[in-house]
Amino acid sequence: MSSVAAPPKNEFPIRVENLTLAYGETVIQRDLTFSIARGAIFVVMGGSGCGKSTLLRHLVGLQKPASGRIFYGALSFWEADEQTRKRFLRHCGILYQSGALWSSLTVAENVELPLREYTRLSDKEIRDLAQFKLALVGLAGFGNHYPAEISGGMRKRAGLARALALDPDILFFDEPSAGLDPLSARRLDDLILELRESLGATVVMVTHELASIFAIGTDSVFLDAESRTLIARGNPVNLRDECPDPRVRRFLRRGAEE
Ligand SMILES: Nc1ncnc2c1ncn2[C@@H]1O[C@H](COP(=O)(O)OP(=O)(O)OP(=O)(O)O)[C@@H](O)[C@H]1O
Repeated sequence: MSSVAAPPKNEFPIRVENLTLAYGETVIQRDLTFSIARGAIFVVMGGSGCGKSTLLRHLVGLQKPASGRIFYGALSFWEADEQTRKRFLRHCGILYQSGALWSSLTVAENVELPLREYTRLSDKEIRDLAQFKLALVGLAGFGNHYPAEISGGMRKRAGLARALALDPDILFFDEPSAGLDPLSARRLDDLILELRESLGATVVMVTHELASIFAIGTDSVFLDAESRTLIARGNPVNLRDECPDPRVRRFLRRGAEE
């Protein structure tokens, strides 16, 4: 059993095969097939409402596909039982849009939460580890603050420290820079890059931010709302410059024609 939930070690930690996403009878995206290489910063792109967040929900176990499969290494995620899925998800860190911190807990307590839930470390070890993760995201000294007492950018970074608590192999981000000023967004990009380097993690990110996409994205898929499927994939800068599909080029050039 434990070998099933171990971090995937093969070249493509994530593989999506013929995935169809739907809410009831309404198909949002169909026939999505792509792989995400280990160590990639993989961006899910596309216009508003095309299904980016829905795809992310499927990848992190919140929503079951209408059809198709998601593989993490050899594990066919949605074909596994719930306990196996949960065990696998301990290898994943997830940063939601708002940071999603508990407002009644201090920043440090928020980071300690997954460690208390999923490890048998001593209280001191947990506190030390939380401090270490906070230092990693530049929040040393802010552990005793409550989320309401720090800025939006700091809350994002605290959410990131929490996502990092269990040393994830895969990090999922939903609009990480939404609501941040350009400088804070840039700092968060740099931090994501640094973490990818230092942890060797794979990053999967939903974002609209073209600056972020071009600055840190190494690979991507482009989902189209109208045809309800994937219309391009590859390095975002290459897609902007060379994608044969004008819908993709227009989006990546903010609507500008050739
Ligand atoms: N719980 C739900 N029930 C039914 N339809 C939903 C639900 N959540 C989202 N949708 C619909 O699914 C489609 C895709 O939504 P989703 O939030 O995944 O898109 P998105 O690409 O992330 O959009 P945005 O960029 O605006 O955040 C939209 O048409 C949305 O209205």
